[in-house]
Amino acid sequence: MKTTAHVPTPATSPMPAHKYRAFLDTNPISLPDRRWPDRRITRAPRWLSTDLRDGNQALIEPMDPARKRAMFDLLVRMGYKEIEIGFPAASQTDFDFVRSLVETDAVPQDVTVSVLTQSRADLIQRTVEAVVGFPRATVHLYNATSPLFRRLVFRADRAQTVDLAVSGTREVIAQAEKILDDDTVFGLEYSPEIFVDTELDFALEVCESVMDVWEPGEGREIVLNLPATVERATPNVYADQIEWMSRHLSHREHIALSVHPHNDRGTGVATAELAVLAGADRVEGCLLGQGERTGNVDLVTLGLNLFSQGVDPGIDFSDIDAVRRTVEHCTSMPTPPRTPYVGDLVFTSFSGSHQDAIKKGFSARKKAVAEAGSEDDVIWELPYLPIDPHDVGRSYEAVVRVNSQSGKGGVAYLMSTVHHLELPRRLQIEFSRIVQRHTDSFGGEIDADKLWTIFADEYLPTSAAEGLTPWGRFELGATKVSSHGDDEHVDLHAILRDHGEPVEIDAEGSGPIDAFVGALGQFGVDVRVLDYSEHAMSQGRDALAASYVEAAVDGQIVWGVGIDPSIARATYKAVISAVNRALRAR
Ligand SMILES: CC(=O)SCCNC(=O)CCNC(=O)[C@H](O)C(C)(C)COP(=O)(O)OP(=O)(O)OC[C@H]1O[C@@H](n2cnc3c(N)ncnc32)[C@H](O)[C@@H]1OP(=O)(O)O
Ligand SMILES: CC(C)C(=O)C(=O)O
Repeated sequence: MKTTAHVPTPATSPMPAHKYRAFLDTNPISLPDRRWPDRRITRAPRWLSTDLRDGNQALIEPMDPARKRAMFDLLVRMGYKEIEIGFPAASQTDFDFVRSLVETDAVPQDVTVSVLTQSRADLIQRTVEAVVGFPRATVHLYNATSPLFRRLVFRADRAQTVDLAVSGTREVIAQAEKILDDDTVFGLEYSPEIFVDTELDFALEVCESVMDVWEPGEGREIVLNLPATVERATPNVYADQIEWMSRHLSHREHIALSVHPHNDRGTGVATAELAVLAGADRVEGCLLGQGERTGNVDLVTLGLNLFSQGVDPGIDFSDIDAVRRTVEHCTSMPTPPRTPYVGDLVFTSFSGSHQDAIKKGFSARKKAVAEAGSEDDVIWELPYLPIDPHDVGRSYEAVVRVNSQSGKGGVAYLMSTVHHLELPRRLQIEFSRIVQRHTDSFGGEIDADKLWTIFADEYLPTSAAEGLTPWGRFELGATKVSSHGDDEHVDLHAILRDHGEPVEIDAEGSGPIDAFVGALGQFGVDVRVLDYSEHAMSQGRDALAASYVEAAVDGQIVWGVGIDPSIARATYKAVISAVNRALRAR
């Protein structure tokens, strides 16, 4: 054989790439001594859920008050301590919902609610009115600061843009002083919207100007939120921007440096994680990545990514399906099956080598847990499963699913976990070929019920699964074994049905199996048992035993399986199963 390295010529496409510019050409950043790449995340950042604001403003059908309340209660139950509950100046409905939370005492003392407003005096007054009576409330003020927005939307220069932020901050303080009493712990969050596209020195200038008015200090934090309003570059670029800001901001110890990634490039999670490495103290996002366009960063993925590294996310994800159900109910958005940690398929392996590794992983874990005495004392190390599905309330049932890509490991796993049969290795190989023939012929998935039907049809009496047509020459009737009294020989009396006709047999042997196999010689069938194993299928009085026999039947090697409350009868059945299969194969 001749091998040549084939180097494809660089591809060109009809895509109008010349229409676009590299982000770094217009927004350069130089941070050669960046420190974030060498850091590790060892504790969770502060989280803010904006499901009720950024998440809600992006829905085809925004949440009605009942759905908003269901979402709010879910967020509180999960443990979120900072929740953006809306844009109360947007409409009477939004305002009323915010009021309903305080009027029904729905907000725990340790939860800070926040409300968003543009930097417009009329909106700010209405916004502050909305938070009267809350135990802890933050007004979140924003204005866009990037050159494009300055030019296009606001027709404002840098100084006018700073003025908008500063006047808004003054208005927030004035209204809070006028309207709120001392029962409300009041805070300010400021966002230079479109931060990623804003010149860094200007973003810094705007934030410093806002801080000059707010005067952060001991017990007077400011949240400075630097949004990736539209994700426009690789996550490392955002990390550089965040580290640069973190290094240059004054009053750093009194700032909660916050990030608010969106997911336009599909890298919202990476963007948030690198930003935390770069110094962000706080992350804003939505459950399951709801939000404008491709969504806000997904708080579930972020939290469970930390969890998978042994870091407590500070959020309860132990019933992930309940979280998903509520989010789907509130947003009317489906959850794609591949959504990290939550989708239907994310803990499922279809392919053979994955299933084999998972099956071996579970066996090793079972042993390690038995030795250690508790699940919690054994580090999770399961191939292809970054976290234990049980930790998020999922069962192991869907971990392995069988289709044409599956091998013996997956088939054996389902037979063991669902049907309590520990198939010997060579039987696994034989049976998985039978399953493969089914998937080749009919396609699709073989679920555990279907697998049982195939297994029963192949190895067990047809009564073991519904809807099967009986087949096989022999069937076992009553059996009786008596001892010779010398412990070395037994007498077997059995009734077999041969082609449906009852036949009595009497045989002697060194043990029941030997006697039974010898008796089959009377029917002209030569059987030699090559391998044999058995196990109890369940415990208790009605426990069943499973027997597996590998036999040479007239020279042909086949497996047989028997299930019966008596181990001896399970074994006779296994021999008959092997014989019937061998005769059918002829
Ligand atoms: C990135 C984000 O997600 S930011 C949050 C965005 N969310 C929302 O907008 C949802 C809620 N908003 C609304 O319902 C409406 O915008 C309202 C009710 C608040 C205001 O409505 P309107 O008064 O009709 O104004 P409209 O929405 O058209 O806003 C545009 C005006 O606000 C100005 N504006 C926009 N953002 C800001 C801001 N942050 N600060 C000050 N002014 C702003 C615009 O320049 C524009 O001014 P112009 O009319 O002089 O050109
Ligand atoms: C208001 C800000 C934080 C925002 O939602 C964004 O920039 O995406």
